[in-house]
Amino acid sequence: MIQCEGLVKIYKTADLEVVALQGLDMKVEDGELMAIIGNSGSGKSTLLNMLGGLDKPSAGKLLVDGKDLLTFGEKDLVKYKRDTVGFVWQNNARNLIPYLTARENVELPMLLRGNRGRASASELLEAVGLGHRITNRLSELSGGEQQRVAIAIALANEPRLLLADEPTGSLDTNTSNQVLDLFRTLNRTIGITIVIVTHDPLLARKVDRVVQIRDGKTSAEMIRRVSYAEELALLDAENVRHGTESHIEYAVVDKAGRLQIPAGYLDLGGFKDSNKVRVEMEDGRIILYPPEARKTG
Ligand SMILES: Nc1ncnc2c1ncn2[C@@H]1O[C@H](COP(=O)(O)OP(=O)(O)OP(=O)(O)O)[C@@H](O)[C@H]1O
Repeated sequence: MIQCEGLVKIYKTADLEVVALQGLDMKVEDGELMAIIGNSGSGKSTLLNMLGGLDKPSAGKLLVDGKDLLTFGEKDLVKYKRDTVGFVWQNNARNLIPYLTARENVELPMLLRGNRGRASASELLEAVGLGHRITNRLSELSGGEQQRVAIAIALANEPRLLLADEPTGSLDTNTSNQVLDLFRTLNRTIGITIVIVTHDPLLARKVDRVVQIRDGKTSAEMIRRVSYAEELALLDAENVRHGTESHIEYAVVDKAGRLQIPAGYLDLGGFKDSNKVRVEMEDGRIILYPPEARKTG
């Protein structure tokens, strides 16, 4: 669904250039539900804006659903945003109208966009589990329910890709779990590809694959050891594997063989004040030693 290669985004202001993405590589398969994590300023929102066609990359390759976003003109972008992607933002609910009902809130943008002949507002609200709240005014709904109305709106154009930027950022743990469960259900039932940007490692742990961005590049990937359903079954059976992480962490190696060592690993003595590591092959493994370390064995 998504293929990014060497993606670069440079923001130019009057006297400053900020390189927000520095040759980012990432692939997302059709029908995947995955998360992007990274510290503040690492480039997550920039990447999401590129994927959503809200901003143009400066260089590199970006294919979404077979479309080459770097060659897009204004018209292509409008069509792409209308037909291919849906967005959910943290404060989406703020854009909803409190004195209208849930159904009217979904219908209004559909009317403005001319979404005729597609799923009705009631069907969309059913799909997000709000069938019983269709005629309630927005002001009568909880924060999580309002976020579900926003998700129903994002689904109105039947997008192939749903992009969510901190979708649970303003919700409590229980409600954010419900929103994530909804993403999982939609992903399973309608096969929509979902990319969630989050600061929240707990939320990220609930998806099968997490891509970590550092300084505008992918630095690591965490892949779930067992499926979420299997993990829940293990928890149910009280067969919790203490001390075992749910995901395996992989460092990303780019085409030129460059690798980012996971944060914290180089804080060890010996590595700390050096810009070199000694690299050796041993029994089919690549081992990094501090430059001064004596080879053991
Ligand atoms: N429109 C812009 N003009 C100039 N610089 C920008 C612009 N948007 C983002 N940046 C810069 O690009 C870098 C990446 O920003 P981005 O918002 O993508 O990070 P982020 O990982 O989403 O951060 P956060 O988690 O805080 O939202 C930052 O240094 C930011 O200051």
